[in-house]
Amino acid sequence: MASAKLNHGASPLSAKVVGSFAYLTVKDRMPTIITKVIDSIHRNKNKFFEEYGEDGIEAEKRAISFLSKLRNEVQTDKPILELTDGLRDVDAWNQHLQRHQTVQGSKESVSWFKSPWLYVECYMYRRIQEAIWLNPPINEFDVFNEGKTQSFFESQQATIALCTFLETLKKDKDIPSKNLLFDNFIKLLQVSLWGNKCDLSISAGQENYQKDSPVEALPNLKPFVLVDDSHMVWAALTSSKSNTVSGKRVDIVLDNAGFELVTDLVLADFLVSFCLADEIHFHGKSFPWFVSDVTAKDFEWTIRQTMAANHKWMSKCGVQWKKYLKDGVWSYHDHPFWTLPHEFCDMAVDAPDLYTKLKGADLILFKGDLNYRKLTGDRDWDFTVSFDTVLRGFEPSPLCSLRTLKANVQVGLQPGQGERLTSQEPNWMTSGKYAVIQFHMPHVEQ
Ligand SMILES: O=P(O)(O)OC[C@H]1O[C@](O)(CO)[C@@H](O)[C@@H]1O
Ligand SMILES: [Mn+2]
Repeated sequence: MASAKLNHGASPLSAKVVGSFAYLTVKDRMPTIITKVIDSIHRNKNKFFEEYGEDGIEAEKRAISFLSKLRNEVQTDKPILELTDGLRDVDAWNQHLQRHQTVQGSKESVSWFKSPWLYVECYMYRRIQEAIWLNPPINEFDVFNEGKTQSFFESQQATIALCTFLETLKKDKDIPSKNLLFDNFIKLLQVSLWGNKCDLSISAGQENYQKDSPVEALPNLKPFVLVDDSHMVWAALTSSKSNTVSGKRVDIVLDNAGFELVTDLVLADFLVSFCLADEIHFHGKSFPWFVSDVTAKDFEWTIRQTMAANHKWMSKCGVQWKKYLKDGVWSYHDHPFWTLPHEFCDMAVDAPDLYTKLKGADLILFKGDLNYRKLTGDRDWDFTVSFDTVLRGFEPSPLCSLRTLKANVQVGLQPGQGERLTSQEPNWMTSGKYAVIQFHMPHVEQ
């Protein structure tokens, strides 16, 4: 990998700033997450014994001791260590560490509280993976699986409501007018946006699920959308400029499993069913990440569960989704870059193959808060700096961020808007109550 610049733009958010959200995350929320991971491994002790006998028990003990050590490193602000587990991304991580050591001047200075929050938080999830991976036979265990499946089951009512909404649209034999199509597109785009409220890492794994009909809730949520570029997203989707030879492709860079994934699948189904897209590429994570993010297993499991649901419209959706995958209309992709700590402006240099792939999309939807942090570099930008500016050249294709705010980075606001919110609601940037739909069109013709 070529060397990327670490010094582009405003300064990165960091736990260095005592009292900041980054500080509270590293100090309290991250150790809590590690403790929950330890609990989850411990709870599964009997299962490991049944599957692997004494070897399973030994592996459980070793993994827990790795994780206790990790928690101690965080709590005592130890230096960030090189990875040693031999997975395919080890070099990228260790090179990234060296870059930070060079910038910060010494090995000791690259530590949990002194380094960029984005880097150390991503690194924690990679170290959790290391603790599991280095301890066969439990090395395939997903420490976050229980929370993800629970969030899916607990959102069943909302999922049924959403699938019923979609199937009702499809049943209507009349070809919808462009206005009606637009209205329904906006509804499902917003449902996918608010689906992002349901992540498990902000609540350190506590229950966080959707109970009501997601479509009916939309009018009440409208005032909380601080930037709404959905007209531009629609224009990008319906412009005749796109690739007519191979059909129109929409890429969805997924965030969380559970209800959020259902909202993304419903949106993708709508796009294909109403000929707004011919192909959907879903991008997920290659190992368990940020508590609730989608892995290939979660993706397949969700579709299987939807198919098996005891509800006509929900199972119909599941069957359709399975068929889309079989026919290649939908496809699932993962790439190690999505689980690196890099800002997206470094993708063209650090993961040129992925950047080239994304160039083939007519529209890319980036779901969620962490993707927004990576799009913007998780930096202390002024609220009024434009989204285009902070992308710093990351423009593989027209792109849109669908994100509820859970970290202190926000750009593209009107003058005074951010300051007003800060004075009214000091935690507006981290509560998940506000959201943005922010679009960027590449400057050069692709
Ligand atoms: O699932 P999302 O929307 O990317 O959110 C991940 C969460 O983790 C955090 O990184 C906090 O630890 C926040 O940025 C965000 O709340
Ligand atoms: Mn997430």
